[in-house]
Amino acid sequence: MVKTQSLRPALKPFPSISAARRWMSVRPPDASDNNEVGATPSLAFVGRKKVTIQHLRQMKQSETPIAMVTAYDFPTGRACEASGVDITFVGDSLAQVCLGYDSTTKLSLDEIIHHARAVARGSKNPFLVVDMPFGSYHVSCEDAVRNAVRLIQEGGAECVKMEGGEELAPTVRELTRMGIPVMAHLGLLPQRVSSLSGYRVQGKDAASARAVYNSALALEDAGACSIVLEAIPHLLGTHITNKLSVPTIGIGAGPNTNGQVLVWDDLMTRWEGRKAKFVRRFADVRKEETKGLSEYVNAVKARAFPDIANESYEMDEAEWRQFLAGLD
Ligand SMILES: Nc1nc(=O)c2c([nH]1)NC[C@@H]1CN(c3ccc(C(=O)N[C@@H](CCC(=O)O)C(=O)O)cc3)CN21
Ligand SMILES: CC(C)C(=O)C(=O)O
Ligand SMILES: [Mg+2]
Repeated sequence: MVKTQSLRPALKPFPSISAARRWMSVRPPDASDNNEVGATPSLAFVGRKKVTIQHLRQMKQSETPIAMVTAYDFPTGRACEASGVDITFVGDSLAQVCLGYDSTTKLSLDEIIHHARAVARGSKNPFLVVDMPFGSYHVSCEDAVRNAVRLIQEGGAECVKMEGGEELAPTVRELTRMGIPVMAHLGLLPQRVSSLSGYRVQGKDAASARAVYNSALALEDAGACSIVLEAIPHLLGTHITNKLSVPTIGIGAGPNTNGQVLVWDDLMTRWEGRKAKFVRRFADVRKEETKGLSEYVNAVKARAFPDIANESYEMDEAEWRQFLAGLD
């Protein structure tokens, strides 16, 4: 008899990644694993119970930290699934770290949908959040709803995220009213890099801290299911977290937010740009890639790859003679 999900309490975190993997390996795939956007049946497996907004709220209540990370393609989506990530997030940082634009404001809705679809195929059980790109929620509420619907229908999003304060409350309220979950994003707003005169820590003085706090209250009131707090003092991150009933996810907001989010390429060391203070590098992928790639190039140049014995195909000798005889 194989173990089923019910043997595991819904929200207890796995004590280790290996425990999570052991759990995964005993749960058989089921039909629901394959009904998502462009499913890949041959790769069907999932880690654990589907993460929902309700789970995220319970995690806040039980003080279970929420792990969120960006993903931009199918393999990173799969990795999120496999490592027990709670929220897989297709961020518009895609623009910079994946597509080579110099600002997230250059990213189009079509571009992020293309990537979100790929992530959704790989990441089934984590909650899937997709950033609304610059311009896709600025014109009107109607436009924001239309574009959020595209992220859900075409991109596989379960929740959309948008940058801004109280001025977004009517939009958040309308999306929420239509059953579209919204994650808000306060503090450093990369889509407003020009008006902020750069990527700067926000809420450092009493007045701007109060503005961030008031926006958090207004957005929760408007229905936001969670709020990302980026690059603000940790005292402010803690205060907002304590005052809100929805989970806060921090990136440079200190250790007391309900969860943390990092950009994949930052935590893996793939991004060559400036390292923000809030980034911790948990792996050095670039070092491995550089090493592997230069070894490959050297091996090709030295005719050391491929070898005949193990990396090439044989042909029956008689067939080969027949082939030669058949030539003119
Ligand atoms: N790779 C990457 N990681 C990110 O976190 C990220 C992106 N790209 N692109 C979109 C935005 C831009 N972000 C950034 C980029 C730089 C800093 C940064 O260097 N911050 C300074 C603050 C300096 C100050 O306020 O004085 C730092 O030292 O942390 C912060 C956020 C966050 N987002
Ligand atoms: C930095 C995170 C929160 C983000 O919005 C992104 O990666 O786009
Ligand atoms: Mg973003």
